Amino acid sequence: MALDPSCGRIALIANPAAQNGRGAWAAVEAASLLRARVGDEGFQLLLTERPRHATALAASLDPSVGTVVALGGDGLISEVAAGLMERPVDERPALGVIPVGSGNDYAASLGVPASIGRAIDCVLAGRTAVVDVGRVNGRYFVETLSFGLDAAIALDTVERRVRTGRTGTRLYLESAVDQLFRHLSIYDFTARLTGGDAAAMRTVSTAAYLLAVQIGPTYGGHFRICPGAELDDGLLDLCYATPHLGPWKALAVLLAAKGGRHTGNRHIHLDRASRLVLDFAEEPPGQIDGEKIEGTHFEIDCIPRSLTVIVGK
Ligand SMILES: Nc1ncnc2c1ncn2[C@@H]1O[C@H](COP(=O)(O)OP(=O)(O)OP(=O)(O)O)[C@@H](O)[C@H]1O
Repeated sequence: MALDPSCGRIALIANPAAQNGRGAWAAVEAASLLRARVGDEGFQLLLTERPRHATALAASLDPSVGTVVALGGDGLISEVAAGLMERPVDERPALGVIPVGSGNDYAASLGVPASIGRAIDCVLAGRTAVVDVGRVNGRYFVETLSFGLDAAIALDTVERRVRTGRTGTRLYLESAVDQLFRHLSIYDFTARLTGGDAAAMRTVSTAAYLLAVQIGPTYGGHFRICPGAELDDGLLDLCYATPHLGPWKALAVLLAAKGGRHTGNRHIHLDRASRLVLDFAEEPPGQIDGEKIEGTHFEIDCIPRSLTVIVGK
């Protein structure tokens, strides 16, 4: 499907704080490239001022806006998507992305390149797809929700990036080694699953190092935790890792997940559901599109084909 330029103006919502402040100059560059291509009339720049501001901005855009471009990391993209989801479906602009983050998993799932210029080419080429959005306890996510080891890693990367300035796979692996060798824990949970591979409601009660609930295939900087996940299949893809794995074996499984080659391991379990109710015995570390989520009880569902997104080639 091609985006018709007559479908509305472009709003660029940019996080100047993304990637340790690189978002500020990335916003200037993207704005100047967009202005050159569509003119002042066709475009507006909105800079976020604080966490969650992007959600409020996206929810309250003028109806003349047909495409919202999120410039930042996965957290910012998720916040913009959440704002769009607050609008009625027939007043929901398309979402484009300019990835300026540490992981950029959602852009990868959409096939949008990391270069600002080429991401803008994608926006203006206007190839769209209609994708699923996940929801947990009323919060939306577009790529990943997870608990346990990997969430502890994701949250550790936020603090470590500020401290060391590192990004990408190196940042993720440093956090992973720290969590695996110093903080490896097991989390007891019960999951009630509806839909997916079996029609009947089913219950899984087990202990796991981690549990990921994915809309897209990757997290943590292109780790293919659920390699079979598709953005538009109407399903949540689950992956959980059960005991007993020592730190070295767990590290080997994690590294295999970089290429999606962990799935044959007997400690790794995959499932699919359209709805999932999760109860943990104790509060685990949790992340939703890279941001913290807290609690022990999570009601999760997939809202099928609810968001139009701009994709790469
Ligand atoms: N103006 C702002 N000042 C400070 N923080 C902001 C601002 N705008 C948004 N944020 C917050 O910054 C956090 C990180 O944003 P973002 O995802 O864009 O970048 P990142 O963390 O560098 O990338 P990644 O999510 O890939 O790790 C989010 O929690 C977001 O709410």
